[in-house]
Amino acid sequence: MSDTHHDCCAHHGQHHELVIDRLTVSYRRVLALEKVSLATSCGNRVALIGPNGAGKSTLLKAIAGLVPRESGTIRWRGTAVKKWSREFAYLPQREEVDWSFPITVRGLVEMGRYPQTGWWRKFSSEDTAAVDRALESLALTGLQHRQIRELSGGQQQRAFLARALAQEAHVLLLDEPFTGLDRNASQLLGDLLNKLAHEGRLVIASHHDLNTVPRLFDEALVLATRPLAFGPVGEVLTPELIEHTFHQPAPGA
Ligand SMILES: Nc1ncnc2c1ncn2[C@@H]1O[C@H](COP(=O)(O)OP(=O)(O)OP(=O)(O)O)[C@@H](O)[C@H]1O
Repeated sequence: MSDTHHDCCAHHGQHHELVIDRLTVSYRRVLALEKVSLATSCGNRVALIGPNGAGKSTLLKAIAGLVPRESGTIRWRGTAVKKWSREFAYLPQREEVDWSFPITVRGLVEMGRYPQTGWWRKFSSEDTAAVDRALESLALTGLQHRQIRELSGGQQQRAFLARALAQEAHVLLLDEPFTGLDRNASQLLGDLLNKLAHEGRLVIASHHDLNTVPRLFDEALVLATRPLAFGPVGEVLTPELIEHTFHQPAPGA
């Protein structure tokens, strides 16, 4: 492990820091995830792959503590995850965001610091620096005083990514982070995820473009409500498995 690794990994002897064991989640009568297991650690970029409705968003929300589990466990560094904690930063899927909300880009990114500052506390110089860094990482410094509703789709996506980044969480849970980004912004984000992993953070992201998975991710979980495969991208993403996965009938279809 390189010495540039974030302290996230340094002081825990156990092998895997995030362990999900036979996680099952339902929305009323819809079974969204069935007995999904995975074990991974900081320093990895994990892709969640599967057809529409496979449960990718649900898994990210479950790890973030945003949807209740029916059965199974999620453990982070040996402790059961039951509700949201600041260890996890979450990027919602575009459709789940109210883009008309009146807030500037900087104001949005500052929200990423609320877990640290509390809602009423003044921003310390450390908080301000974290916001500046997040804005800069996503090339948003020049747009920081604009209202988010006045941005393009790709700029909005970057603003929400910057909010997640400003939280400086150990685990980044990103729902389709590359959606709507142009070539330059995708390149920027790819480099950023790589850097975050090298710092020792854990990145878990749903991703639809199978061609870019080997370049952008280290591990992949292939899902279709049930887990179909999990492991290093090179081992998991076989043409046979992809063929099989994307020909699964959608749940409830
Ligand atoms: N709030 C909800 N209420 C009821 N059912 C839901 C809800 N959210 C998701 N579902 C259902 O749960 C299943 C998994 O959905 P989920 O959004 O996790 O899939 P996904 O893999 O992220 O899909 P996509 O690629 O389309 O984003 C689907 O059958 C979906 O219809």
